[in-house]
Amino acid sequence: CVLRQRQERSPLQKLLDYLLKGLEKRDPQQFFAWPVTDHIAPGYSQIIHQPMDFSTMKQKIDENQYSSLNEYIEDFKLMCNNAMVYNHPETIYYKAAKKLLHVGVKMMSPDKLKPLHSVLT
Ligand SMILES: COc1ccc(OC)c(-c2cc(C(C)=O)n3cccnc23)c1
Repeated sequence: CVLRQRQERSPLQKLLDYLLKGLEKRDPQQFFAWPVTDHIAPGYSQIIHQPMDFSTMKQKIDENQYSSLNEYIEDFKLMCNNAMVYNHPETIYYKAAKKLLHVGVKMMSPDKLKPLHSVLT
């Protein structure tokens, strides 16, 4: 068998890995760690047509599917927005998503990332 060369991680992949770890820490109950199933959330797949979760984002990083930080941020916002569409505002999931979204957007704001500018260009 041909040994799978360990693929070289690009600077962007390393940055996205680093940011993902920071975001996952803000989800201690792991509500966003795995895809939401219809089993735990009745009717989910009929309401949410573009599901997203941290494990899928991790896979996309490893498969080099993100060509920019903005594409990655879009998936993060999609994940949080899905939870705020499916769940009612008084649920723990809606509240967790709202909080995570604010923390994440702040964490990945331009001024926060400026010091890493060399990696992004
Ligand atoms: C109660 O423990 C868990 C464990 C994993 C979950 O999603 C991966 C969820 C979960 C995560 C969500 C979301 C993110 O909408 N959700 C919605 C309704 C019912 N459960 C969930 C809950």
